Amino acid sequence: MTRSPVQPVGALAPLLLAPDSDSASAEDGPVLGVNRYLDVASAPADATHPGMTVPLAAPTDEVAEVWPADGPVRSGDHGGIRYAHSDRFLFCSARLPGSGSGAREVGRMYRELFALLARLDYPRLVRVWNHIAGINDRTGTGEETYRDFCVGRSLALEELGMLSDMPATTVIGAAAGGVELSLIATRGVDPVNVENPRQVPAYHYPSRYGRRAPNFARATYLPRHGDPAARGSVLVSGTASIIGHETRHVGDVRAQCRTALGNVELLVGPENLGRHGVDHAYGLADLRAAKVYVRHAEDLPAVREVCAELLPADGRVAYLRADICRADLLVEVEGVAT
Ligand SMILES: C=C(O[C@@H]1C=C(C(=O)O)C=C[C@H]1O)C(=O)O
Repeated sequence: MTRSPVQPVGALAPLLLAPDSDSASAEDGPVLGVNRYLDVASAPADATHPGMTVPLAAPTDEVAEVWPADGPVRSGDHGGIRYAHSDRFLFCSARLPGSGSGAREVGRMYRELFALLARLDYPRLVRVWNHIAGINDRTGTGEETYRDFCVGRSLALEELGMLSDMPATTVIGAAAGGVELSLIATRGVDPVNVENPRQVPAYHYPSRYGRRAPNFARATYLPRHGDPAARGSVLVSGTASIIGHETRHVGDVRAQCRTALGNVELLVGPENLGRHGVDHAYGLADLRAAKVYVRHAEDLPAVREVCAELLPADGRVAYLRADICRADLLVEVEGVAT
């Protein structure tokens, strides 16, 4: 395959826009993908780009997370997996219906996604999102839906030798549907998966959290293509009030929010990135396009207050209603530090 010469490009980061801004942003430049978060009562817009459309419980912000491309894109559909790719990045999305989103189907979806990444030659994953309806509900066998999802994902990744190699990820609820997934992969650079010294790597969680541990890194550092010395992007996973492997501050949403943001601060700070061989430092003030998932409507004002104090005043923050992977977690935060 011919490749254009590698040229420096800006750090990869999304924009949070109004939910119908899909085509407007395309006029501004090429787009890799759009993840759209809508009130469950809103009609899903016609999606021109790959990406998830996630129905959420009211009241929720409605936003489009637009991932601009670094150059012209080509798009396609492979057996229901939608994708768009530039020379350097591939954005894919896939969906399982509510009636077929058990461990077996999740495993099959992951295998198909990896086959596509190999075929299109984007070997390095940068970011993954999964939204699961009824994430804390029980399946027919009595297992929690999230834990069942983890089994399917883990079995597929084990075959691929990827149990501890997955990038920044979010697995969180949705108000309807089955599973919505999107991911970003790259080639030509080596993304660095980053762990948090205050948290046990998720793939080492003890079995009391499920038969198969979750597979993700706390963050992924993406160097700039063609310019590794420049500041890249830190894609921060969905981060909650977990220290070691335990939930902290059960029942106290403000303390959970502070702890989650404290985890992000430590994760992207100079010492931690330095330990991972990354010579750049970030803080909460560098967090762009943050998404804050809040389990209960009545907690929204408190969460907004804590975030307003700790997140950059000029950055757009979306507050999204969603259930979280553990029933005792009330809030989760993600974003991209640049
Ligand atoms: C909040 C946590 O995990 C959540 C679940 C994830 C997964 O299963 O891949 C990834 C990030 C979070 O959305 C955590 O374990 O700290």
